[in-house]
Amino acid sequence: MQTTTYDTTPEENPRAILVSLVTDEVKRSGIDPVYSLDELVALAETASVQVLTTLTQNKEKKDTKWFIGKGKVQELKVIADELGANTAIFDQELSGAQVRNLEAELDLKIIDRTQLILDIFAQRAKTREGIIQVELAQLSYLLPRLSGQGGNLSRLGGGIGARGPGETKLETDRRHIRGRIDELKRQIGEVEKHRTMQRQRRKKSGTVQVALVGYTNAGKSTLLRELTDADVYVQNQLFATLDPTSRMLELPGGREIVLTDTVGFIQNLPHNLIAAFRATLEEVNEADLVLHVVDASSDMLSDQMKVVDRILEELGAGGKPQIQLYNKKDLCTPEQLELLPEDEQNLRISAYDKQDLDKLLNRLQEELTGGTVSYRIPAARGDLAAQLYKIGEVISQEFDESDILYEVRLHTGEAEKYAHLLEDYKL
Ligand SMILES: Nc1nc2c(ncn2[C@@H]2O[C@H](COP(=O)(O)OP(=O)(O)OP(=O)(O)O)[C@@H](O)[C@H]2O)c(=O)[nH]1
Ligand SMILES: [Mg+2]
Repeated sequence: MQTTTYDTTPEENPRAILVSLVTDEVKRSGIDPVYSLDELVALAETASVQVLTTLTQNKEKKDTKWFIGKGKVQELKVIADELGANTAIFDQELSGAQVRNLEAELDLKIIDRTQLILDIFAQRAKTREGIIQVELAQLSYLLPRLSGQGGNLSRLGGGIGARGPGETKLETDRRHIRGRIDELKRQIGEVEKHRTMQRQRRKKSGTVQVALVGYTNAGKSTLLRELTDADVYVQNQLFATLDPTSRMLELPGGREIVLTDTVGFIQNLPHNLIAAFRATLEEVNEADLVLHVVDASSDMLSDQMKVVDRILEELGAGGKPQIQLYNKKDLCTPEQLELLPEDEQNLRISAYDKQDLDKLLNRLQEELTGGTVSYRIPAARGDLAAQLYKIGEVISQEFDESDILYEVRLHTGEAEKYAHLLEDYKL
């Protein structure tokens, strides 16, 4: 797939050198720079970039003008000439001035990690909501980076207005972008309203929500598809899913819940992107239970889990009941498998293994079912009996004079929503 945001003609696919600068700050951040660069390669390939080689520099601090050291810039120039590169992609975020300086000196297209991720999102966005969110993130990234030449605007594919009388092009561009950002925010406000309404409706109906979250490529969409036959996009690539998809799922006891697939997370997920996707990510906040899907075969398993936990915290969903699903166990070595916990909160599974899916469904059934409670309800109160069927599974009923004695296995979620109505009839 050809990206739309590179200034390359279709004949000239991006041929890139990937560059990482390991500063003291990067070391302190706890992100493994080698892994981060590997991930950048995967991201670039996802965006149809041909990766020629990688280049790393260790340096105390970044260079204000060039980002990497001046000597390294020259080295990059020689390598780019030798390999016929037309693009350099940096693993850390660059300032607008650094991009311009490097572009002028190297005659290469200069892109950073954030921009690459934004590009991939732009390629993937299919729904109106996704498209608005990505454009907002792109413009928020671009605005502080606009140069005097206004050259960066071409990356947006035009459409942004003409020069006003007596104004510099830069100011006009900025004004138009701000206007567009306001408009997109307004549209997102509408999306948010719509989603809130949808959620309220679901809440009213008392249906339990379960969200699949996790690092990109962990297997969330595969699980949704295997569990519900949903027609969702599954790909061995990063950020295959952008828009949340929800499906009904029937648990072994016959109860139906809603299962939602969400956008994958990645370390250094651009802040603009999280902000823009907040409306979508709110789905996670509404969930009664979070299923954290992990690629158990990844060498970076624990780092990936930390990233997901951190983003969940940021979204305010850190305290939600959570079950870890160690997925892709079929790809794990025996040593890897041995390290994985397996108990109530941690399941080892393969999304393609029917038995594992049954194990997961049974676990969900347990997790979403509270204890059993007995009620004595007057036989005339059909309205109350109807409530009982909402809060759980009625496992027995028995007439006792003018009352009926019920035994109910509570559904967590619904039980909390309706139990107060029946409080007085509890035995
Ligand atoms: N071998 C194996 N492959 C799996 C398993 N689960 C998922 N996959 C593969 O992993 C890749 C990613 O799966 P997706 O379901 O698209 O992953 P995702 O978490 O939805 O990814 P994003 O949407 O990018 O965040 C696909 O190639 C799947 O076929 C598993 O249990 N075993
Ligand atoms: Mg997916």
